Amino acid sequence: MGLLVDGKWQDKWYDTDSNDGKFQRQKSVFRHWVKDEADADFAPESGRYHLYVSLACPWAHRTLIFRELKGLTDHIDVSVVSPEMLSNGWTFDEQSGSTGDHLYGFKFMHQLYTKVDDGITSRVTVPVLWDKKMETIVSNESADIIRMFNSAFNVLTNNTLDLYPETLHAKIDEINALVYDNINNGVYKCGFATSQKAYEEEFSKLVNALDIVEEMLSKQRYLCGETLTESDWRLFTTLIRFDPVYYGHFKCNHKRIVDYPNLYDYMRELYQYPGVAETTDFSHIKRHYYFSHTMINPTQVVPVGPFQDLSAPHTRDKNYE
Ligand SMILES: N[C@@H](CCC(=O)N[C@@H](CS)C(=O)NCC(=O)O)C(=O)O
Repeated sequence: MGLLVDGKWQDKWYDTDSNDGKFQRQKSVFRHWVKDEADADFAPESGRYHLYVSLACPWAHRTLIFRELKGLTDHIDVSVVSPEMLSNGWTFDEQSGSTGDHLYGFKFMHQLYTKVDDGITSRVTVPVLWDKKMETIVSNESADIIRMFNSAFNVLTNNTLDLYPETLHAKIDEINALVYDNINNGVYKCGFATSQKAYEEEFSKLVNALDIVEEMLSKQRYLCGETLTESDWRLFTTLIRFDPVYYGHFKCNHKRIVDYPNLYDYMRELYQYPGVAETTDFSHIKRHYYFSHTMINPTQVVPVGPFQDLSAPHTRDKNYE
């Protein structure tokens, strides 16, 4: 684990000491947009863009799901990093589900960042949407990448599924804020906290937010009502990692997802959505967290369980009146 400082790789864990033991996520540095507009720098073209992901990473997982649901698999190809993220950060190999770097054959993900700017100061994160034409990073912010995938490429795919419909923008943004702060990023803030106080504060926010979404999902099928939206997919990638990883490794152990009847049923519905199970790799998920975070799990032993039948039928198509 580390970061680039003035273009040089430094092996360093997150600095929580200067922040009362609290983990603070760095803002993404590349925020360009693919737009279906005549004068756009990044136009939607088949084969022009490449997605760098980790199958372990919940943020990257969102982008893989959108690529699948929006019919982009023939238009945007993918490189998958190794699940092990140690002193060199994300690396490329071709073992068990990792693909190597399809474009440049790099050994390290940080080489991609310094290819764009050899004096860059940044963490080296996935996902990355890469432009082969201009040889640069379009975006390393998953929230933006899924919005681009939702609409910018429709001109190529004729795919009209809209996971961020105009009429629901305000509601989606409001739910995303709750889910991002307290659940998506909340589990990390629990897991990476280095003081008891910081951990307990984040833990109670997480528990409270899980209770809120459980209650919402007892009354309606999806977070925004009867319509499946990006908010659901953003929650899903954290839920699916919760029992295997966050409950134990990140000490988020109030209840497992299997203990919330509605959340567990909902999670299975989303997991069973066509194409989604194929984007979910529990081997990479567990290997990444338990093996890479040696300050949390110094033995690097990866747990075998849990055993959950995610293909068991769900009941989310019931009547909610
Ligand atoms: N805001 C980014 C966060 C991405 C992120 O933090 N990815 C993690 C993997 S789960 C990462 O690459 N971490 C490496 C690091 O922080 O050095 C997004 O949503 O795209």
